Parts: sequence; C-alpha cells; structure tokens
Amino acid sequence: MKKTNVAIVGMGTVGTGVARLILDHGDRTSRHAGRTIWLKKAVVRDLAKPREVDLPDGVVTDSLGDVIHDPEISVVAQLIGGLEPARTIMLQLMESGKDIVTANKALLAEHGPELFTRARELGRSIAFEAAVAGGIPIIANISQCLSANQLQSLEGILNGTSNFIVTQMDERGASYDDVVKQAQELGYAEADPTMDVDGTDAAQKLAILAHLAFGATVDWSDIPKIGIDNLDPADLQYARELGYRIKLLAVANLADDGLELSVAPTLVRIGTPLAEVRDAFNAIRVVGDAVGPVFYHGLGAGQMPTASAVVADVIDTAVGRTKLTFQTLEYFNIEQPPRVKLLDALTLMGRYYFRLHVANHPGTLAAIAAVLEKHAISIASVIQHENTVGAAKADSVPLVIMTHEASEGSAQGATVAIEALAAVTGPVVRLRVKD
Ligand SMILES: NC(=O)C1=CN([C@@H]2O[C@H](COP(=O)(O)OP(=O)(O)OC[C@H]3O[C@@H](n4cnc5c(N)ncnc54)[C@H](OP(=O)(O)O)[C@@H]3O)[C@@H](O)[C@H]2O)C=CC1
Ligand SMILES: N[C@@H](CC=O)C(=O)O
Ligand code: NA
Repeated sequence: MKKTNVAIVGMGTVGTGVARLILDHGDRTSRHAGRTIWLKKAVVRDLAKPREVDLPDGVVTDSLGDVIHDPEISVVAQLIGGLEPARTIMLQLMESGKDIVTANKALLAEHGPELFTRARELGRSIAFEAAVAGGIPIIANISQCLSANQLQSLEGILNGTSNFIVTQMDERGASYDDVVKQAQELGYAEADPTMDVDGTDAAQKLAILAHLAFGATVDWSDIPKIGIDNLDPADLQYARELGYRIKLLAVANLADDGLELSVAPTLVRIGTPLAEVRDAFNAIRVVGDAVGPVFYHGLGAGQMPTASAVVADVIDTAVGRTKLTFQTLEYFNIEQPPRVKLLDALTLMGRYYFRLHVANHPGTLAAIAAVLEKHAISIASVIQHENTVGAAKADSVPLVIMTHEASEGSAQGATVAIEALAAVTGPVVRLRVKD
C-alpha cells in the first residue's frame, strides 16, 4: 500500500487530537485515503513537556528542520495558534514543498491572501476545514457541496467558547469568570480568550466564510462586532421572559446593493434551531437560491471535533483533493476583484432590545417614547416590573423595550439621546433581536 508521510507542528489541544486519530485509527484513514497515513514527525517547542498521547520513538522533535529537510514528508498539519511564528513557519513549510492543513483562522483571516498567493506560486495547497466551526464540515459544504447555488444568507454561532459561557450563565447561573476558566480547561478557548469573548474569533471566521460564500474580500476588523464580554445576566433573564435566548450571532446577508456583515449578541426566539444550540456547539444556517435553507450543527471547539476536521483535510490533501479545490479556484486570490462590497453597518435593519434604568416618576416613559419616535423607531413591547422598597415606591426601575425594525444608525442615535435624558441613569443596554 502507498504511504503519505505526515508531520504535525504544534502539539497542543488540537495537535494532540490529530496525533491520536492518526495513530489509533490507521485503519479508517487508510481506507478513506487508499494509502497509509503515517505520522512521521511531531514538532514541539519543549521536548520536556508531557504530552497526552504516546508518540512512537523518533516522532517527536523540537526541530522544524527535521520536517523541512525531510523530502518524504509531504503534508503538514500546522497547529500553532496566533500570527507569528505560525505565518513564517507556514511559508517555510510551503517553500520546502509541503502541503498545509491548518486550524488557524486568525492567521488566514489576517494573512490569507499572502499565504494563498504563495501557495499557488509554489503549487501547494492549504486546507482549513478546522478553522471555521471546528468539526462541522462548513468549508467543504460552502466551497463544494453548495456550489450550484447563489448563497443569499448565512447566519450562525461560530464561537464555541462564547456559546459555552452564555449557556452556562443562562442555565446554571454560573459566573462569567468561572466559565471562562472552564472553557480554557476544556480546550475550547484561544490562547488569549479575549479573542473569543470580544467577538474577534467569530468575526475572523465570518470573514473567511463571507469570502468563500459571497466572493467578498473583507478585512475581519471591518466587520462590526460586539462580544459577550459585557453581557449582563439580567439581560439573559429578561430575554427569557420575552421568549428569547441570547446568542453571539454572526450574520452575512446578501442585499441588492452589497453584503451586510455583523457579529453581535442577539436575542434569538426560543424554539428556533439557533436558540437551542448549547455549550461548545456551533451552528450555521445557510440559504441558497436552489437548495433553500440548510442547517449545520455540531461541536465548534474541542480537541477531537477539531481533530476530526484536520485529519479529514490531511486525507483529502494526501489524495490531491485539496489541491484541486484551493489551487485553481478564486479563493483568497488577490487578483480576483471582490464580487460584492461591504455595506455600511449604520444602514443595517433589525429589531432591538433596549434595557435602561429610569426614574420612577410620571413623564419618564413619554420622554423615552418621544426620543424613539424622533428616530423613527416604533415600540413593539415594554416590560417594567412593579418596583417597591418595602411598601414605598423605589426611586428608579429597570425598563425593557422591544422595538420594531429600525436601522442600526437610528438605534445608535436613539441610544445616545436616551442616555442623555435626565430621567435615565447609567448606560443603555442595546441588543439585536432576530425574528
Ligand atoms: N482548541 C480548539 O477547540 C480549536 C482550535 N483551533 C485553532 O487551532 C490552533 C491550535 O489551537 P490549540 O491546539 O487549541 O492551541 P494550543 O495552545 O493548545 O496549542 C498550540 C501549540 O503550539 C505550540 N507551539 C507554539 N509555538 C510553537 C513553535 N514555534 N514550535 C512548535 N510548537 C509551537 C504550543 O507549544 P507549548 O505547548 O509549548 O505552548 C502549543 O502546544 C489555533 O490556531 C486555534 O485557533 C481551531 C478550532 C478549534
Ligand atoms: N476558540 C474557538 C476554537 C475554535 O475555533 C472557539 O471557542 O470557537
Ligand atoms: Na469546520
């Protein structure tokens, strides 16, 4: 039987899972590849650090040169996170004739055009199924299975850590800090979990998907994003009372004049599929003009789900499928003009949830309603619980307002104007609502 020699660079959470799959399940991988997938080298930074997988003698090394200078190794799973040295190592590996499989979305979102251009020049491929939504085969689906469609929209939960945190806060009343720690221990979070909770990771994944799905050339940092890092448990509670759950939603919507992109905590109606996505699961709803809506659901973070995607890419690369896809097509090709432009975030339409703290006296509601009216925002419902201190009326009360559709620009303007009212104390919480 033929053999493809593979190396792993970066033996952390994902690298360890990839080694496990290759070493423990050679029968499966060889059946699908029609050849033996052989782990020849695993490059680590620190030889003394214990690994959670038994690597055969001679596999582990701290020298990247052992891979670069070994002409028998043709595929490398590059599983170091962050930008550098990951970028330089990826370029060095490609220069030395290796095809790449990676899970590093930050690197692709930031340096995708450079890396893919170089890959094309060198006749190499870069496969990255694990970079978006972990184990869900979304890259393959968008770039191959749905290729007969003009995709119209794509919305999803793309960050497992944030979804885990929000689920645990919502369902168990867990504290934010405790659940962040737990997400790190479980191997879901990035080395710097700020990237997960502030919406960066979801925006980077959305930029990659928007490129594949719509031909948009988007700098991820141009995508308007809000994370879950300032989410108040009170909003999870009010959302539930209104029949919603809060999810960090990434949205790409193709309009007549361009592409709307955003990442934001959003109220999603309980009972709809996205609202039921729990813990580290991700989900993506894609609508194509021929196929209609398609829904993908699965684990978006964690060792083995991510390794599942990496090893599938290793097999595809070993048999030449990834080269076919990513060498010849327009993906990350800077010579291809973008097919759509990014729309101004202020024009995006949506419903809103406002929570504010207001003085408990006559005229307050009227003043707020007047501001909303001035910004052409119509109220759909209001919650204000009776609030007393003992038998006496409390001085201030929380007020929750759900609106009908309005533009992001109007909602922003109204927020500033409401915060300036004398009857309103502290900042206004404003969240998007998905119907
Ligand atoms: N964890 C997950 O659920 C998912 C992760 N990803 C992506 O996969 C990539 C890896 O993530 P993950 O495994 O969780 O991260 P980890 O931090 O667990 O692993 C990264 C590994 O890379 C090693 N490393 C860093 N620099 C070098 C170097 N110069 N040479 C050799 N090894 C090096 C680190 O070594 P050391 O141990 O010494 O620090 C560490 O073991 C990231 O890009 C991440 O975004 C994608 C989808 C899901
Ligand atoms: N940190 C990421 C890991 C997968 O991409 C997440 O939590 O989704
Ligand atoms: Na994936």
